[in-house]
Amino acid sequence: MASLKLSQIKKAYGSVEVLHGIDLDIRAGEFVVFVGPSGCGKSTLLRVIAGLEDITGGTLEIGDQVVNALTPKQRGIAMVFQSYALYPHMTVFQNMAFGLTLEKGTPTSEIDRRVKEAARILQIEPYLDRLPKALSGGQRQRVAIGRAITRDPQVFLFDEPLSNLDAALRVQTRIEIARLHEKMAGTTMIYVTHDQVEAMTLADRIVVLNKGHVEQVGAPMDLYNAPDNLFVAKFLGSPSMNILPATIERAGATTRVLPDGASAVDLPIATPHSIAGSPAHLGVRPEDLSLTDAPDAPFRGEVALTESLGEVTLIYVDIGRADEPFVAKLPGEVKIARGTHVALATKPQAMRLFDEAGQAIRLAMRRAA
Ligand SMILES: Nc1ncnc2c1ncn2[C@@H]1O[C@H](COP(=O)(O)OP(=O)(O)OP(=O)(O)O)[C@@H](O)[C@H]1O
Repeated sequence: MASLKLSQIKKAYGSVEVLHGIDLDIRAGEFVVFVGPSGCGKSTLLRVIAGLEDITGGTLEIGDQVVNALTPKQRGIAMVFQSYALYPHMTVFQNMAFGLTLEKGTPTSEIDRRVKEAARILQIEPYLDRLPKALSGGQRQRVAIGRAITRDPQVFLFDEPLSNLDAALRVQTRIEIARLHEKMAGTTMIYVTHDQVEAMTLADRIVVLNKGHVEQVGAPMDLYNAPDNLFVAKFLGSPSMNILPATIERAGATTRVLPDGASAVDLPIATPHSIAGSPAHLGVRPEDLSLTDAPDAPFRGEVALTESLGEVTLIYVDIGRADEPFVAKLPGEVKIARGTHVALATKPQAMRLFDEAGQAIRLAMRRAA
């Protein structure tokens, strides 16, 4: 059980810096998920923590110890990779025992006990004598996780462990990883993924990375409901939050916003009078929109496309000058012809406001307070 402290962690490959000074505190026993678009640096950050990459600048502490100069083994870390990295000529038992057999002095009975305990936790006891080629992808990934468990690490690192699995197995293995974290209470886990469903469902806290910077850190629903900026607002949620360019018409105890191509909306957000007249962005999530006949509905346009997904229907509506159509996520099957004029309504408290630079205005107010 160990906490981690990252202070101004930098990583450069030659003259190209890919991590630009990451600060992060991870509590002992926490499940932290790094998410971000391809190339944002999440795998590099994980590999830096693991000791597979040198740190260019900053300090990494595990527990109370600065570990910058320690090898992966000395850091008390075990890593599970996307590619499983199992030895094909060794049985499941031998694969899981491999790290321990390398450690001189671990008695055979102790190795046996630890492998069987890990196999029990992961429900792979029936396969201990099989070779990896006789296992499914999901079973192989459980063996790779089991090999990490037997080493009794202080910190578990997962690098996109479910990427090679089909959709059903991904869900099943994801649930197993969540269970594993419960069973191994106290083990710190850091998990890299670009899949926001994995991030939302597994994480105690999510770290959203973008271009080698941290955009926001927080509990999944806090990030979803109160994104600090447009990047986080658009990254979490599928389909993404709808964004319309807008102007702040009136500031004060409540804020009147005029989105381009839509009618004015009053938001329950207090803003300083100085921002009246400023450009802004108005955000609303697809599931917060509904079809309406109300004459004062703010968002109106032509249906460009509908997609029936079974439990929901996505309706894409061309509104104003938005680059992309507005998406409404409506429950059940909604039949509506392309080209139909529709009006969309939402609750004022469901809308989010961002300044021209993309920072949440809620945040600007909190900082100013
Ligand atoms: N060995 C390397 N040499 C040079 N540049 C590298 C090296 N490894 C990674 N990079 C660069 O560092 C940046 C971050 O890469 P990284 O693999 O951490 O991204 P990622 O967020 O994990 O992306 P993905 O989801 O696509 O795996 C990228 O621009 C990548 O091209």
